[in-house]
Amino acid sequence: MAIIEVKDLVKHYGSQRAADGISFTVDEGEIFGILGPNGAGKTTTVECIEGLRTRDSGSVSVMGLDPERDAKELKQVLGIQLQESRLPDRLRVGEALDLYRSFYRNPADPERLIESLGLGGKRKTPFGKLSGGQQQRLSIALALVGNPRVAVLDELTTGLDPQARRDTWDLIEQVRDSGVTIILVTHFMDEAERLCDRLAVIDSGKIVAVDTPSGLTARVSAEQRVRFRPSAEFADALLLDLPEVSAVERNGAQVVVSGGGNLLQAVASVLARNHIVAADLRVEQVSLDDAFVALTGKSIEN
Ligand SMILES: Nc1ncnc2c1ncn2[C@@H]1O[C@H](COP(=O)(O)OP(=O)(O)OP(=O)(O)O)[C@@H](O)[C@H]1O
Repeated sequence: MAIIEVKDLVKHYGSQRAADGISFTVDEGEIFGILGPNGAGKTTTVECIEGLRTRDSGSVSVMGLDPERDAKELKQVLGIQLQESRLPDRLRVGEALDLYRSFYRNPADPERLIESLGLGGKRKTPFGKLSGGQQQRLSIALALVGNPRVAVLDELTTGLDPQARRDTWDLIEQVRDSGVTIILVTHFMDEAERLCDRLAVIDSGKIVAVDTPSGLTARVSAEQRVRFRPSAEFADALLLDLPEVSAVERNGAQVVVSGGGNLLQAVASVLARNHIVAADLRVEQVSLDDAFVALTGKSIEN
């Protein structure tokens, strides 16, 4: 059942079309990712859901509430982790939680929250003395302290080391398992692939696709890549003549062949017929990165 519905959302800043007719629904209990390059319109979209920005047109509903009309009610059911949220350096962990708790009618037990987020020994530690990972966990705790039904997490693991990122992912799965629906804004493919039940890919203010991570990669899975180092020189035409092959690229001593169908077998047999041995032969799976490039025509880093 849909807990969030966004329909034809439009938000312009002057001539900048930050959200240009965005529509999607989020089901109750899922981790829904919003993925896109810098400036794609992700933050604009989620801030319209949170009621932090006023949309130009379109409709947004969160548990039947309109973020603009029902802002007060929405605050009671929505938890927000702001991008790069910073607290005063001297504010202690326990004080921050008590302050945020006071905003809600039915807040979570702060002790349990502190324990479950691995901040057990840090109640009296000032924000400025926490590590990056601990600060991130506190910002997640603050997003959850109101016992929200929906939590919006923006750039969850930016700036964290690999171990802290993995710990944070485990934590988010626990939060989802406790029944909270999560919107996750990210530009990390591995994070999206690992955590999200479904993803909206946004580019230039428009939705390019909404699907599961495997559904997105399946859309481009007809494309495969075979890499190898040949034992002897040969002309690209040898492979390009095969119906399975769409492109041949050279990367130093390495040959990269793209195509579809039974690509590996076709390439291997033509090489064998020409007495060429393919060393370090590898077949590459399509990743979410490849799907993103195929869908948007650009890499997420750009
Ligand atoms: N308050 C604003 N005034 C003018 N332009 C804005 C404003 N906020 C965002 N924009 C522009 O709208 C576009 C979308 O911005 P938005 O922050 O929604 O993208 P994003 O996908 O969240 O990017 P990032 O990953 O960098 O946070 C960008 O081109 C941005 O420069």
